Amino acid sequence: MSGRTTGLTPPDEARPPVRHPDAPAPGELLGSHYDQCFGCGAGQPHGLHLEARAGEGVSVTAEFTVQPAHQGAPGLAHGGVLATALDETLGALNWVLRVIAVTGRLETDFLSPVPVGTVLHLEAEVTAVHGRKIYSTATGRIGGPDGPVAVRAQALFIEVRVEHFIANGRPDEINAALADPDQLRVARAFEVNP
Ligand SMILES: CCCCCCCCCCCCCC(=O)SCCNC(=O)CCNC(=O)[C@H](O)C(C)(C)COP(=O)(O)OP(=O)(O)OC[C@H]1O[C@@H](n2cnc3c(N)ncnc32)[C@H](O)[C@@H]1OP(=O)(O)O
Repeated sequence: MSGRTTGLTPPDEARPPVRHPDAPAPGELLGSHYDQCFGCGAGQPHGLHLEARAGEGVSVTAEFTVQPAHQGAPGLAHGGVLATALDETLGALNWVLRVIAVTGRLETDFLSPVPVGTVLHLEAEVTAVHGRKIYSTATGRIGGPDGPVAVRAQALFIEVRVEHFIANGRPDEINAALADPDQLRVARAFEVNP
């Protein structure tokens, strides 16, 4: 045993999240953090093409339309794809905190099936921060932004530096990303906290 606490409940010493003063304004489209990202990248033909916007406080909203390429059972979204949509929406909270964080733990509830063609209306918010640990929740609704919750998640993201990707990513993609001025602008936008 490593002694690691794997719970998704913030410890008593955790503090409320703080919206970064330079965070995009509520309603602003956040764009993709990486063109080849399966969740949000425009360059991924079978990706989710999820579009997220900044919300009030430390929150975001997003939309994703389930495509035929996202099926698990006939005519229904694959659960892993729905988990990805939740994960990507939670990841978009990075833009509002202006830190780079990756998913450490993601717990997902699937409450109702989501047919192909459905627009999933997602919302995510940070609930607490403790050191590098960022606690957050997300929901995905169908039938409109106020429709019933079809999927929901609780997550723990861990703050990392850009070196995390340089050390672990495949050199071809890392070198291409580092040579791309748009990608460097995104990395700099997150790394405002030294
Ligand atoms: C060029 C780049 C551009 C920008 C790109 C933007 C990318 C955005 C992408 C968004 C895309 C969408 C999102 C995606 O899909 S992100 C992709 C999916 N996620 C990953 O690939 C992450 C893989 N995991 C790791 O790399 C490491 O394990 C990390 C970095 C997470 C931690 O390893 P590290 O060695 O750094 O830290 P540590 O081990 O000292 O732990 C630190 C603290 O955290 C606690 N802890 C850790 N893990 C867990 C856990 N599972 N449950 C509960 N707790 C956990 C731990 O107990 C400790 O707490 P405490 O003891 O201090 O209290």
